[in-house]
Amino acid sequence: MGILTLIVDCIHDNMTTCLVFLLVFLVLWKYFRPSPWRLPPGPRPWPIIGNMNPLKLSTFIGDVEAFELARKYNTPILYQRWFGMNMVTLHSYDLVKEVFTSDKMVDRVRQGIDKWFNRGIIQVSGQRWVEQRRFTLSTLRDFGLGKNKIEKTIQEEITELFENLDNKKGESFEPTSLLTNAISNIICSMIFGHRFDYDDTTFKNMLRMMDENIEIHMPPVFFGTIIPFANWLPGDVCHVKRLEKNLKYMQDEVFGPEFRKHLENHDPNNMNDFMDVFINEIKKREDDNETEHWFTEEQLGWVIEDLFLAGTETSSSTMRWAFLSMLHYPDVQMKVRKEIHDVIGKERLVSMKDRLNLPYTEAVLLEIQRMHIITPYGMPHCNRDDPMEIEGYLLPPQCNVAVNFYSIHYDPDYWDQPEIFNPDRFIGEDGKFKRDEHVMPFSIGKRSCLGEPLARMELFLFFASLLQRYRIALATGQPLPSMERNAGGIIKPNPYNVCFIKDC
Ligand code: HEM
Repeated sequence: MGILTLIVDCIHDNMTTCLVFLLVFLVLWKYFRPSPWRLPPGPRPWPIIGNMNPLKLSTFIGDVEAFELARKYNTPILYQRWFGMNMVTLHSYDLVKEVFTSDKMVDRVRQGIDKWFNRGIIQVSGQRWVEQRRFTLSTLRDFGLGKNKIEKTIQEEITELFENLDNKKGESFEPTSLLTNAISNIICSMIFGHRFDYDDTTFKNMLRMMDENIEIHMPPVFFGTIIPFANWLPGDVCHVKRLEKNLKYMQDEVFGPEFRKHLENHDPNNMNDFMDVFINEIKKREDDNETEHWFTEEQLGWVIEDLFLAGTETSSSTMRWAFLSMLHYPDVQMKVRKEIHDVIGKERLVSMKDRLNLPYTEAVLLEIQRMHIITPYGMPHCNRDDPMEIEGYLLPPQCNVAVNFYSIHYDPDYWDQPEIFNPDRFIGEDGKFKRDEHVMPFSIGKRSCLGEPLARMELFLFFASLLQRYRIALATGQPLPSMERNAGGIIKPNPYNVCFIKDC
């Protein structure tokens, strides 16, 4: 019997032991082998889980902890491993500005289930992203993004909201669904050319599913997306299947019927909304027999989906933080209302032109966005297929790089008493509103929020209009709701009840 046969027999007899040995060896080798990269400082990751605690996944936000780690290691750039994923976070304004305005840092990491990442706008990279972002931005601008046209749409939606709030007769209620209805109807108007009734079943289902998708998106789906076979696991531990089901409903029941209606009535000389223009691009390519392109019905669905996902819960959650802040700081609320009543009065609708004359209202909104970060890491960027040097460190290709917004918005070396709610920090000596680039809720650079002008308009008009008409208060005897953050795709306050008391 040769020595080879002896080894094979031995392995055969002790298969389980050998497999366990091999697995341990591979894990240890991966863990201890010298890295070819010069990674930024950070806590040593554990095998498999990295720096994540799987037991705390459902409550994971991590931005405050990362801020503290960056200070402990005295570094503006921190390295952590989230399971198998490299996660580099930036903790200083100057570094964020340098890195995020670089053309080499505009991609998104390709990971896990590819179909999640190669569609729409938010997750795509390279030429497809350049083309789809440029098209979306210019089309939305044509339909009023940041202009008077959309201001009128927002004002109409606010008037509808007034009616609903008046009907509550000052009683205490949870405002999430009313705010979300109003905000998402603005996107509906731009995309489909019409709004929905708040009671419309399709609209209600769509909003419920979008909310559910954002709710379940992080962190279980994040876990699912970095483990490619999560899709095939029995049950739905990573919520991937639920997410898929919801997305399919939206494609089949909302976007599909709208698409067919638009297609039937398509007139290239009369385009009324985003869908019309996208269909025109599809038709142009069909006429030219172009086969390799990204203007398809499916892609249109994903772009719309992205706009709804990115543009509804974000603005609506910021509004809820705003009203919660008004409950916590009644003196600030009184001052904002007085400013609005002095400048605009109690009857005329608030318009964007009033902005310059409402410096305190603007300052309060910015302070709310500084303190209540709804996307703690924004959307991580990555370098493409080459390694990238930042601050003397060498990052591997396709490395996640994210802003830790908490570190910028609460930087004690920059802000005086960052933990204190103080809108006056944004009022200059001349009494005018003083914007500060260190508050960057929309991120910066070429990949920054595509909907920023719309979001700013919505926040200003909704906040000022509602405070013009209503006093925000608690029901008698109701305890002050907490400012605790609710972990999820978007960081929102826990649900709370509030009274909108009409006093003009
Ligand atoms: C308060 C409201 C909002 C906040 C705080 C916010 C914040 C952000 C942030 C932090 C990003 C990631 C930027 C990056 O990758 O560096 C982003 C991306 C994006 N946002 Fe917003 N957003 C808001 C509202 C909106 C609205 C109203 C829309 C659309 C109508 C929108 C559409 C998008 C899109 C499409 C992207 C992806 C851009 C890309 O990948 O090129 N957002 N947003």
